[in-house]
Amino acid sequence: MTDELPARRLLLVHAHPDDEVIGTGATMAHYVSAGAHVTLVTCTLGEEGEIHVPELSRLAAAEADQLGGYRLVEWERACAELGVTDRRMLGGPGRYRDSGMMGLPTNEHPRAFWQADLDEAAGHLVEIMREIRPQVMITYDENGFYGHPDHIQAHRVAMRAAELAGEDGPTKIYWTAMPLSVLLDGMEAFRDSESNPFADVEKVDDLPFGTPDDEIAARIDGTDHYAKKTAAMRAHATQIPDNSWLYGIAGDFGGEFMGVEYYTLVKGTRGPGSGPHGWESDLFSGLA
Ligand SMILES: CC(=O)N[C@H]1[C@@H](O[C@@H]2[C@H](O)[C@H](O)[C@@H](O)[C@H](O)[C@H]2O)O[C@H](CO)[C@@H](O)[C@@H]1O
Ligand SMILES: [Zn+2]
Repeated sequence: MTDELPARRLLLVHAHPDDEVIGTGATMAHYVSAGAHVTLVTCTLGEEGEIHVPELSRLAAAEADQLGGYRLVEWERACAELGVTDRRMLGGPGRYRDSGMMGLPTNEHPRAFWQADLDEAAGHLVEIMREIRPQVMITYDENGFYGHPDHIQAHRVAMRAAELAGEDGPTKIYWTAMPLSVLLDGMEAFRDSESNPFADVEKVDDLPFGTPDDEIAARIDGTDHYAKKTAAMRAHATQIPDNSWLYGIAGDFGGEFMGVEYYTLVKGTRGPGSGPHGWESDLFSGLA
């Protein structure tokens, strides 16, 4: 199949519907616009999520338990806003269930992604790698960026699949990251804001994420696409309420905070970069 695909192929592995936009939406839109083939694999339907749309509250897991199906539609709409047409649920929609936050009884659900057999789950992803043969893969770090069990499991499954796929696996692997300098700027910028996401944060080290700037490998500038990113966020209305700080960031700071996304490189050779830390501006740089 790869003979019919564009030369550049990017695979992203995320845990829930909405993660793809929040962490990598600008990157996805950027590469779709640049003619690359972007494949999104999401591992669960997000059945255990909150519901910020009051009239949909009865879809919740504890009531009609229909949120997963609804978030599948939100996910499709968000991908359409980003221009992403190759989107897959790991093992097919409904194979793995949202495990809920760490330590909750939902972690023990028989279909909880947190309970998944690693090689079985990775096997589903290997099939996609053999079909697409992506040069680049994006997923989370070993803490799942912020410690959610499904994010940690998505990391484990993605890295295991890349190992099992051998030559069909990605040549470069990136993990989503947020530079400490950007977090510090955000804490300062939001200090007097009404919807301050850092209100309860005394110092940046109190956050479950943040990477020293000199450990960041790539800064992807998708500011030309941040309107698509905010439109895709609006598609995830059950998860991202209209008064979310994410919109505040977009409103007050335009594309800089929402349109720029950062990554560490954990497999492959860093290509040419710029700035004090030699950050790449293209995830495919350095590839033959
Ligand atoms: C961005 C992300 O991974 N969201 C997950 C997360 O959502 C959190 C959860 O609902 C928590 O109860 C809230 O306090 C928190 O604000 C939310 O970000 O976990 C959900 C359940 O596993 C998941 O569905 C959602 O996609
Ligand atoms: Zn998530």
